Amino acid sequence: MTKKPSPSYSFRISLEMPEGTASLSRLMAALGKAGSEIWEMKVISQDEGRITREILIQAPDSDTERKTIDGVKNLEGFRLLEVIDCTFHLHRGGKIELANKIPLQNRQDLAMAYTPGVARICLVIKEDIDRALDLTIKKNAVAIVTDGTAVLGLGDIGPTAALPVMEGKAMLFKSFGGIDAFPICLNTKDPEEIISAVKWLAPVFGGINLEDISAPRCFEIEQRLKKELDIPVFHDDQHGTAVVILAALINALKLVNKHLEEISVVVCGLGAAGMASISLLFAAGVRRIIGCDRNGILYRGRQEDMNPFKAALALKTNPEGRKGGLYNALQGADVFIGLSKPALLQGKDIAGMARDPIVFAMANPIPEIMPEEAQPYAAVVATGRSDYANQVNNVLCFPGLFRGVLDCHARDINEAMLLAAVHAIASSVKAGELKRDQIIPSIFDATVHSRVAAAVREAAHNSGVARSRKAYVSPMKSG
Ligand SMILES: NC(=O)C1=CN([C@@H]2O[C@H](COP(=O)(O)OP(=O)(O)OC[C@H]3O[C@@H](n4cnc5c(N)ncnc54)[C@H](O)[C@@H]3O)[C@@H](O)[C@H]2O)C=CC1
Ligand SMILES: CC(=O)C(=O)O
Ligand SMILES: [Mg+2]
Repeated sequence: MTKKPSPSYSFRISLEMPEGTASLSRLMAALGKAGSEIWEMKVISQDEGRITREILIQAPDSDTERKTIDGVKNLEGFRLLEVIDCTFHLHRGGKIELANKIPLQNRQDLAMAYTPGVARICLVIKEDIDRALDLTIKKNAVAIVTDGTAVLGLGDIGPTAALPVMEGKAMLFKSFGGIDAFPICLNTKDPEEIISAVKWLAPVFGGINLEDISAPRCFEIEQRLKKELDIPVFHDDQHGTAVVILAALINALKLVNKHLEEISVVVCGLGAAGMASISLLFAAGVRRIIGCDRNGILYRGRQEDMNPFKAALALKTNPEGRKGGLYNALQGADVFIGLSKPALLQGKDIAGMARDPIVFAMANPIPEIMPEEAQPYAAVVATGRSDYANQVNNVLCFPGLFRGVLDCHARDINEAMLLAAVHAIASSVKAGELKRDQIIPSIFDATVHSRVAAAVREAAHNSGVARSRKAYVSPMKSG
């Protein structure tokens, strides 16, 4: 199957070549043969039968990118001047920076923003610590905390290699929630040390977003921090993912005319995302779920690769007591939810699912099955990626959710708030707009994040975890 070129493998080349359509055709043929696509082309200069062009190209993977560059280098009469990988270029020096909100132009400014004026603010906060929520960045700051042990589907790549992902999350917090989020990559895997580090950092932040910390350590870390801190703690890979999956599933089921209570669901991956998603699916009314991990189907009494969380889950899932691999689990299932590893499935593996199957292959960056391979067998297909329709990704949840939480100074994030976010996301696609390739709003939908924020705020007030009723003018771009 031909792979689709992706913006994540875009590169810009400058080359000098002979003028005329024959040379252009040779260039096109070389690109096509390698499997790349021209995205944009412009003429930089023209002189004595030679033309310098700048071309933006997209490839489906780095192998094709390399082959394309070699193909162009080998064209007779062509001279490759420069190659820039656009994704690497975009990351040079990092993707975010701190900026001052007020100018420092003279001694008056300095005397207020720094010493001596700042001391007045410090002393007010010393007397009443809650004033920090009004007089410091705490009001709008979230720590994105990772130890680098479960980064996307890349696994344990360490805290420094995790930093680009955390910077990316910080950008999403800012763009879609107006929130100042700081990447904190901790150089330890010890849960006690992670808990201590987050507690030491907590004075600066209005909320903690745990990210890409592997299971089962992440469950204890989150539970302990929720108990021991007075600011909201949220593990995005667990609950953000669960929220978006449930919202997408509610809408997908409308298309195939099935109901949560009657479907059977296979969740592949019993880590942070898989466990929390199963828990929210049960809370929403799903009755039949089979969990799978790298040891196959989870069943009562299984011995391999168990932990207390899986043991508890085995009592609630797989009522028929099925055994075997993912393929066995999928026979007759209505829904597949992949939260595991790339490329585990082929089209034929999902052919035995029930009528109009729904396939959410959400491993990042490469899903369990690519959409083009799943589509012939499934009624609805979604992935976590930005370069396909139906992006089921926790970015639809966490910016709006934290916006709502910070606005009302919530001290916790509870299930009522998660379900409020689910319904805000699901209802952002109107019934008449629901389509096979539009079950979930785009993350660029101008209203979805503010709808999530409003719903979460409301649920926080109703469930008694909001500390402030004050109207708040949100700095959200989209709202
Ligand atoms: N689209 C989205 O919004 C999100 C996607 N994800 C993706 O879900 C995946 C899992 O993330 P986490 O739960 O945070 O990681 P995790 O490390 O906590 O869990 C990974 C799970 O995958 C299972 N697994 C590994 N190899 C497997 C195999 N060959 N067959 C079946 N299961 C296998 C492991 O047993 C484990 O249960 C990652 O690819 C991640 O990118 C996670 C969060 C959000
Ligand atoms: C989207 C996300 O948080 C992940 O893949 O880990
Ligand atoms: Mg993540």
